[in-house]
Amino acid sequence: MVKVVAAVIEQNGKILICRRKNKDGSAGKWEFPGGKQEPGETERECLSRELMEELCLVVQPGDKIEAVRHDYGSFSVEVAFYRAKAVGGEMKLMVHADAAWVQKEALCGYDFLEADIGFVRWLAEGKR
Ligand SMILES: Nc1nc2c([nH]c(=O)n2[C@H]2C[C@H](O)[C@@H](COP(=O)(O)OP(=O)(O)OP(=O)(O)O)O2)c(=O)[nH]1
Ligand SMILES: [Mg+2]
Repeated sequence: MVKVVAAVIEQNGKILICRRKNKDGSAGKWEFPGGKQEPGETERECLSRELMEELCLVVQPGDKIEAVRHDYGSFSVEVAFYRAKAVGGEMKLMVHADAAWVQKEALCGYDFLEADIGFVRWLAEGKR
C-alpha cells in the first residue's frame, strides 16, 4: 500500500488542481498536488515538503478531510486529503504539466486519477 498525502487548497472559492505529465499509467490526469509519504515523516510534514518540491509553495496543513483507498491493479494507494493554506512562495510548476484554480462545481469536468473520483464528486457537491 503506497501512502500518499494530497492538498486541497481553496482560495477565493477556487481549488488548486494539477495535471500530471504524459508518462506512465496516469498520463495527463488531474490530481491534487502531493506525493508519497517518506519513512519517519508525518502526513503534514509530507504535505509541506511535497508542495514545496512540486509547486514552490509554502503551505500550512490544516484538517484531514478524508483518506481513500484505491487498487490500481499493479499497486494500491491510500490517499489522505488535507486542507491546506498557501502562506508563501510563488507558484511554479516543477513536476506537473499544468495547474488550474477551479470552482468546486466545475471539478467534475476534469479527468481525475481514479482514486480521486469519488472524493471530487463529494467536494463538487459542496458537502465539505
Ligand atoms: N499527488 C497525488 N497522487 C495521487 C492522487 N490520487 C492518486 O491516486 N494518486 C496516486 C498517483 C501516484 O500513484 C501516487 C503518488 O503520486 P506522486 O506521483 O504524486 O508521488 P510523488 O510526488 O512522491 O512522486 P515520485 O517521487 O514518486 O515521482 O498516488 C492525488 O490526488 N494526488
Ligand atoms: Mg506528486
